[in-house]
Amino acid sequence: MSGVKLVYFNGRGKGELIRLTLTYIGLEFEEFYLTEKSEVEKLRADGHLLFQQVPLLEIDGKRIVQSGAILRYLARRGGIYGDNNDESTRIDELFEGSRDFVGPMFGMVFNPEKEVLKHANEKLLPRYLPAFNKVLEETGSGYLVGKSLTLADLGLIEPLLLFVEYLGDQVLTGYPQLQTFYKNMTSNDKIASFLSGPHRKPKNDQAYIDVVNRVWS
Ligand SMILES: N[C@@H](CCC(=O)N[C@@H](CS)C(=O)NCC(=O)O)C(=O)O
Repeated sequence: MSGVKLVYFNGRGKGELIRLTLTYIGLEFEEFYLTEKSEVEKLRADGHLLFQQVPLLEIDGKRIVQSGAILRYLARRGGIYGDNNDESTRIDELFEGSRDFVGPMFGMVFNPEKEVLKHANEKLLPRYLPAFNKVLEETGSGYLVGKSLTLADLGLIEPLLLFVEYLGDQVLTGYPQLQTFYKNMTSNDKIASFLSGPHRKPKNDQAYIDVVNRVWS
């Protein structure tokens, strides 16, 4: 065991892309699932949660909070954060776009599915699918930045997986670059192993919702 530990819930939320990135860069990790309020209170009392929030990644004797900071740390460590400042900045732009694309879905975890999908269909999909498709068309490499996979690509596959899961792969109809991207990313060995492995969490299941309610109430 590498000693890498992710503290979060047994659900997707802000933990899922960290899990995918850890797997992609080849770092074995264990997970600590919060289930009780007392566990969060203890982490807070011990001063481990700078802003009183999770996810928290423990790695090489460090404790890192803020999902964006964790992901950039892992991306730099795994060599998937661009070769220079311009590339890293472009990765940031696209990565942040991917967070805006998927973020509202996390926030709506307690809403009825019908409402969530209405928001996705009216607001999220029309804005982000054409934009990401265009970027892929421009690079022509199959990746969002440069000629190899970066954090931006991992960021984008998360909402695509979610929306295909909710709405079927016809959600990508009319976006040929995204269709190819989806196919290539999901057949990538490391991503496929994550998707079929123990760290992949189910779509907003009731157990997760119950725990979040209990811990944050
Ligand atoms: N900006 C933070 C937000 C983290 C966040 O909102 N975490 C939630 C769980 S998903 C939390 O800890 N909420 C408790 C609180 O804010 O008091 C990040 O991206 O890590």
